[in-house]
Amino acid sequence: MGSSGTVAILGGGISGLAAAYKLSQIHPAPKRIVLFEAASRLGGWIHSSRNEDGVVYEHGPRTLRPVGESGITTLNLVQELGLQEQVINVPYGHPSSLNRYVYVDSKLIRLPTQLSALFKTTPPFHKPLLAAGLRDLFTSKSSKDDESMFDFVSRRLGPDIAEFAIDPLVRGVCAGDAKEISVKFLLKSLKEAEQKYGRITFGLLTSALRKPPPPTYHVSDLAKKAQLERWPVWSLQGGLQSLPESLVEKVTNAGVELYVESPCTDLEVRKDGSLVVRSGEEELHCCNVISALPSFKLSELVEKAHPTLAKLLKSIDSVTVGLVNLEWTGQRLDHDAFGFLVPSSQNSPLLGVVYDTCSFPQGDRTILTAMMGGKWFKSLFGDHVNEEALLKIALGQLQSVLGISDPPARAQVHILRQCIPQYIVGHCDRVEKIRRYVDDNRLGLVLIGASFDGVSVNDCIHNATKAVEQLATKLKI
Ligand SMILES: Cc1cc2nc3c(=O)[nH]c(=O)nc-3n(C[C@H](O)[C@H](O)[C@H](O)COP(=O)(O)OP(=O)(O)OC[C@H]3O[C@@H](n4cnc5c(N)ncnc54)[C@H](O)[C@@H]3O)c2cc1C
Ligand SMILES: C=CC1=C(C)c2cc3[nH]c(cc4nc(cc5[nH]c(cc1n2)c(C)c5CCC(=O)O)C(CCC(=O)O)=C4C)c(C)c3C=C
Repeated sequence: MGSSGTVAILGGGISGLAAAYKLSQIHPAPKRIVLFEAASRLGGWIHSSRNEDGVVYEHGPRTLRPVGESGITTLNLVQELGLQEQVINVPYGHPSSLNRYVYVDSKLIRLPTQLSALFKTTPPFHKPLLAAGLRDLFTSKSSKDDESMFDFVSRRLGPDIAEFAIDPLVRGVCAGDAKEISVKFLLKSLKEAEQKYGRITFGLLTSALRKPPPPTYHVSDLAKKAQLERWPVWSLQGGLQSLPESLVEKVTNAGVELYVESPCTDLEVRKDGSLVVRSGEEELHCCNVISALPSFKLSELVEKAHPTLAKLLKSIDSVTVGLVNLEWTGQRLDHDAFGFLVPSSQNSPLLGVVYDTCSFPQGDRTILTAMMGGKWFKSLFGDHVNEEALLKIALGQLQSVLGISDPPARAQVHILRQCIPQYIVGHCDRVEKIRRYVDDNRLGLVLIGASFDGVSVNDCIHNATKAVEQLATKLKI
């Protein structure tokens, strides 16, 4: 088979599917677009299950934010796919978007949102929040180019904010340890403000006062509606899995070849710059390869020919999460919120619990998702923990925290192995070195996916779209 005009995509998660969709839309489109997926289903970590009675559980992501260019890119895509009627949003001002709880010293504590917390000591903090602002004003900037989220916030705003706000935030976005995760992961603009103004409060003030410039990119009617109505987060009826399902339908109709249960097992770069993708006995010659694989998986494929690259790719680690969906009949919660998070100082097996039916009710039932382990999975549960044991642990925790003692009507447990990459200190440099190696060695590889430039579904879609736009300008079709 000739390589000219054939593009291979490795990985059928949301990144790979978004790339396949975008590639099938460009003119002229490549002659062949072939996607290889190792698992028996497409969608990667986006995974919703629909019970026979229509009740939906999410085993991966459940809500997306509509903000920023990447939030708009996803809503634009949703409209292009004709899914706008299926969009469900949490309304502005809804308790699930306002109430943030943390579980500290065996108590659920609502994080303060009122101005009075500036002047009055409000639990879980040990000082009025104004102290944090003053500390920032009197702290000079660090010369370090990167540091951990915990160190940065502790230094600038005090250890209380780092322990009770930042540490649980990191557990709720990457199931990781704030003492290891790079400040550039979630607080890039604050780190930049420190470098530019010396104080993060000056940076915050400047950006609050500055009118944002009008967008230079397309904003669909759906995205405009989300902005106008100030949706905090949104999802899809039938679960977020409807998004990859719709992409699969569209790309199949556009002639993209999708192969499931077809792991890429070898990737060879020939001297003439063409590439050979192997999946078992099959081989495909192509002009370009888009990898939407987790970094550690791509590392295995390039190990033999490019050990230096393999080592760099492998250094972007991922962690395992035990995820337990639980359902009870009736309303079992005495407070409304998105859920709660548990700071690592509490040494709990729980990272946090999402109150799914508080954001999106599903009749007269309570559905919760307990998430456990993450960075601490192995030290908490060992190598051989099974689903039954995780269910028992989750139920015990929910009894202590929420007082729910009767058994759930239904439950599902999933062990999500190496599901979320960890952007530890130095991540940006590592990604730059990886990309430089690929360019310098003319590997013809495009790297997308959650391992590199953002873990949210929005980031994955946005980065896949941008990468294909760039590739289109130099495609050897
Ligand atoms: C529990 C959990 C909750 C989350 N919550 C949110 C949230 O609320 N909001 C949000 O925005 N994001 C959330 N995320 C993050 C987001 O879901 C992921 O970052 C995103 O889905 C990753 O997509 P991806 O396509 O880059 O990677 P993946 O989904 O990992 O896809 C990679 C694909 O490659 C396949 N593959 C692996 N090896 C091979 C091979 N050799 N050959 C071919 N295929 C291969 C895999 O089977 C997989 O399908 C959450 C993630 C998890 C795990
Ligand atoms: C309240 C409890 C939460 C738990 C437990 C939780 C677990 C969890 N989340 C991710 C990955 C992501 N979550 C994201 C958004 C997000 N998560 C929560 C809360 C919990 N997450 C909220 C309230 C939100 C939404 C909105 C917000 O205010 O940010 C995201 C997207 C972030 C973005 O930039 O949009 C990711 C990614 C994992 C892996 C996980 C497992 C323990």
